[in-house]
Amino acid sequence: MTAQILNGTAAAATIKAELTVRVAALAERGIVPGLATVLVGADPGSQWYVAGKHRDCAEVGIASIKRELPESVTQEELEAVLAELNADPDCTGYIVQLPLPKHIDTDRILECIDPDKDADGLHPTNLGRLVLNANSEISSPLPCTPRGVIELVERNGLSWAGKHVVVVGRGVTVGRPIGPLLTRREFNATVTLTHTGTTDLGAELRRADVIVAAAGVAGIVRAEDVKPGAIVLDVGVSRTTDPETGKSRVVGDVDPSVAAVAAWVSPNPGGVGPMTRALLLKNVVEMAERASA
Ligand SMILES: Nc1nc2c(c(=O)[nH]1)N[C@@H](CN(C=O)c1ccc(C(=O)N[C@@H](CCC(=O)O)C(=O)O)cc1)CN2
Repeated sequence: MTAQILNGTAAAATIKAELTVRVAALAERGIVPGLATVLVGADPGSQWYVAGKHRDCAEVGIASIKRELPESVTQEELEAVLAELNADPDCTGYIVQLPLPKHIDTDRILECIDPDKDADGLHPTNLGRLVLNANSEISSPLPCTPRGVIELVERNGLSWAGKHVVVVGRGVTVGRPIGPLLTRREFNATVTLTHTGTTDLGAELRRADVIVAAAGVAGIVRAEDVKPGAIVLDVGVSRTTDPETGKSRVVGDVDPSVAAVAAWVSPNPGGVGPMTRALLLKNVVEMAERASA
């Protein structure tokens, strides 16, 4: 058996086409959504992700604003930039690219974002709304990667209802928020959150109908720990240098041998990454629609 592919590049293209129509409808009412990005430092990965966000905005008709700050920026200087964006009417939503340099207090930065402009859904108010809102439809921005994981599965005709989902990784962008989201009544999954400190990770994984691997540990999900027929989503990103070419490449959390056991796998690259980008755009469009309702 070889697993079927959860193709994030294709699903993201469909979402962008849908959003282009919604952005055009807003434009007819004189509303242009505007996404700002705040990039600190010169990490090549972060630069690449941010450049992709601006390309995506242009593709669907969202305006975009770039704020780039040196690695040496102080907490106060960075907070002042966020205050400017909070007050800027052309910026309807923004993100602060993570990770931030070690001398910056990331939690405090996330708290400085106006919750109504929080395109990543990572402000404590929006994470709180995610926890509180167990019954109703989406009414506040949600973290992009968990949303991307959910849509990738659903757009392939699969359902979350009744599934036992084992999440690996406890980071703020994926592992921590995905449980409260998937246990909403509309998805009805049962979720176990594991991490690198879990005593017997293999035993937890073998009970999973769906694995969401977001630990950032290359190959942490091995074929022998996957139930035959499971759905496996690879969110983890580690970089390795190819010894032959000397080029850097992305390695996921899921060992390639898992494809022989699972029913569905998301590739990495080409799976959840493009969905993260597409769902950021969806958050921006939804925020503009809500603000103008
Ligand atoms: N403020 C945020 N920071 C970070 C987030 C986030 O959601 N908000 N997530 C990641 C980075 N990220 C978006 O910001 C992101 C990561 C990966 C991809 C992607 O499309 N990856 C490609 C492969 C790219 C490669 O080869 O390097 C893929 O999976 O096909 C998009 C966005 C951390 N920071």
